[in-house]
Amino acid sequence: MRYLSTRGHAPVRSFSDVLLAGLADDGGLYMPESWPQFSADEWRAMRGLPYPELAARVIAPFAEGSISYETLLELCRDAYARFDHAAIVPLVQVEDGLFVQELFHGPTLAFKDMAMQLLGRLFDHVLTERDERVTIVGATSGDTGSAAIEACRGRDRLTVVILHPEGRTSEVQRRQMTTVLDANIANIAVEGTFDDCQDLVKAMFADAPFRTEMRLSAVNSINWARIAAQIPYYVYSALALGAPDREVSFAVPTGNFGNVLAAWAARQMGLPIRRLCVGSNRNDILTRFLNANDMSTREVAPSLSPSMDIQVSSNFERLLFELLNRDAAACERLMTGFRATGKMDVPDEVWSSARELFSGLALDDQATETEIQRLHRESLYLADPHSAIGVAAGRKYREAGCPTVAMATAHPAKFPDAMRAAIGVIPALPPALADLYEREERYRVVPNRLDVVEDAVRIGALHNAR
Ligand SMILES: Cc1ncc(COP(=O)(O)O)c(C=O)c1O
Ligand SMILES: N[C@@H](CCOP(=O)(O)O)C(=O)O
Repeated sequence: MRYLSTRGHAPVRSFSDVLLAGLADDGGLYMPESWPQFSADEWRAMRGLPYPELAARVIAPFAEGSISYETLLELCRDAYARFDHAAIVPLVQVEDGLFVQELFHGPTLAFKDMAMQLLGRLFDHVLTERDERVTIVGATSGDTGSAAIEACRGRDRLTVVILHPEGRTSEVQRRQMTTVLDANIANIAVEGTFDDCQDLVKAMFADAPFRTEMRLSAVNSINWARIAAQIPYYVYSALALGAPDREVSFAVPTGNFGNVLAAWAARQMGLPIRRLCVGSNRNDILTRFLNANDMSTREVAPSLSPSMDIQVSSNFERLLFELLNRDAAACERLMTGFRATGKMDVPDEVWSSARELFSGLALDDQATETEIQRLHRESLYLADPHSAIGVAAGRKYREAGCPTVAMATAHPAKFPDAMRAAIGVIPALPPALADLYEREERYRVVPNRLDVVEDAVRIGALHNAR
């Protein structure tokens, strides 16, 4: 499979090249040249497969020409061996027609492990083949960072530098990152928001001499491999609930638009998905877009679901590109205008086609708490604030006869304060993290300035080289 940029100026590249490049040279995001298709019989043949095998089958066409199916299968088996649930991505029914798919059984207790455990291994595989090293820079609002660190720690071909917004993650999330003291890991707390961190990452990529000097790579969902590795769990639950012989809808708590974009990609591949329901917190740009074609940024406000405190959802560009019939020039115009003004004038026909598939619901903190209480009371289900937002979106938009699956994206133990406030219960951290609060932390706080952050990345890489 070959990949092209949503902005149209970068060279077409292979899967392995895209994995290592992360962001395209022209600032765009890579997209597959075409969508792999599975027939109804091929979907049916995947029903009941162990998750690693299903994942390898679904991802294989995206990696074609770069990584063989056999290698992919081996990497998937290894990646998901560390999950603490035999089903890897279990489905739990919470109401008639409404299910939760738990994506938090990996080592860092969030859905990011689903892709990141595989990505760490893919990086190692490709870099060993090429005898190369890279410096990964990532931005996190709380979960991507620890998942990337956990997947890449101790791998000597990788240096990982993660930027998080100072004081805007939960303490558990911060400690999961900053207590990892391996030489190839560095943590930077930026005085700003997640959007500032994401902008800094993109600015480092746009600084061509720095990008080349450091051999930069990305693990955020700007990297296509992240999206590809998030598609299989949609396939898994859809098949379990009757696809391809029955339609299924998904509800996804959304920030950077990567997770729901993976569901959309599954639909592009022929999986019968009826509706995609997007849940937001008070940082509700996506819901405002879907409801009123209002794609304008506002100040980021802290919420009970800090991982979704995001205004600029980077993967929206991929959907836009597709809905513009892959007109890269139009996509670039809209994205550049958005960057300059904080507002995107999405053409009405693009908005209408987005609404044919996507629905949005925003919950403020009070409504999120109410949803956590309701799930606890009526379904004996403990949902973290992010997952609760997804379930609420699923309930609002579900249709009779079409099962709806809400993505549970984080373990409630990651957000003890929110859980205690909502239901008076602090879920226990798993044994591997039981001493998290006693571990030594290491990170530096820096202002939101590109030159300072670039220096900190250089220092992180130097530290690893020693
Ligand atoms: C727990 C949790 N839920 C939901 C989201 C939103 O996912 P996405 O950014 O892929 O839309 C995130 C962060 O991305 C997260 O960490
Ligand atoms: N919520 C995310 C934000 C980054 O998202 P990504 O999917 O683009 O890596 C986080 O937890 O860091």
